[in-house]
Amino acid sequence: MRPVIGVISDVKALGGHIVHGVTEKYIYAVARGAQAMPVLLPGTVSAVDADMAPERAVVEEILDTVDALFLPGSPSNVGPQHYGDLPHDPPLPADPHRDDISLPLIRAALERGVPLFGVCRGFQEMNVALGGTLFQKLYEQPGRFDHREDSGLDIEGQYAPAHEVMLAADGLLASLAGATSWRVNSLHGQGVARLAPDVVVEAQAADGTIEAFRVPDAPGFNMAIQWHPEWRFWQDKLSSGIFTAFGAAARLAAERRRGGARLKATG
Ligand SMILES: N[C@@H](CCC(=O)NCCCC(=O)O)C(=O)O
Repeated sequence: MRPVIGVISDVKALGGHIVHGVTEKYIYAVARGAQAMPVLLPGTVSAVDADMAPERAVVEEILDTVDALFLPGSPSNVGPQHYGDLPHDPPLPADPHRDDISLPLIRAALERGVPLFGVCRGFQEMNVALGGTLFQKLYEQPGRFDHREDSGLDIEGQYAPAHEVMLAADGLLASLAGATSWRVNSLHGQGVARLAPDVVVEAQAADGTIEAFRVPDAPGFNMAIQWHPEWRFWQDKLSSGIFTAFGAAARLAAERRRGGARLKATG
């Protein structure tokens, strides 16, 4: 049986309705790259979750249901109030219903040792959930590259490798890549300003932008990556290695959970 990986949904308006959803490339990478069963997790639904509070109860319910958690990228941004800032540009897209579930979920997953993997917005959420801050417009920071995609290119061009990252020599990514540098794609307007405490950098761009980190003291697999390894993951050794490692951690967690459940049932 495949492990169950919960995938956090975006919450957005579509055709006059509110929709909770995930872009298919992430579902595909979880199913094929991590060899797991993706289960989409909704953001908060005000009318339902108001009755469910406290928020911790919802989060614990989710973690009782899944073997691992995946936080996909999204055009929306983490609400700046979560890192003590005001919105510099209110029209930038937000998704408070995703923030409300993902931020407490990240902290609880790390505490419980539930394998956790965040990409792009998910990477930024992990930094904020753990006490870090973001630049709301990284491209306006002196000395930083513009890490946004070229919107004049077709989708293949937008997700093509855009710059190099240096991988920490003793890190997990370097061991998966078998190298200490890698070319990665880049599609983000925001970026880490202050890195959360107690995390270790796994990858950094030449302009100093943090591109990947992990929480070394958390009991389970965890990884936060600013670029998009889900994109054509099967064509890239590092991308496929990351999803394989995440899937292996989810499988181990599933065996422990189901073994524990069997023991409880027979004991
Ligand atoms: N809005 C944030 C997050 C960037 C991000 O997750 N982009 C993904 C876009 C679409 C996708 O591939 O899922 C930022 O701009 O920094």
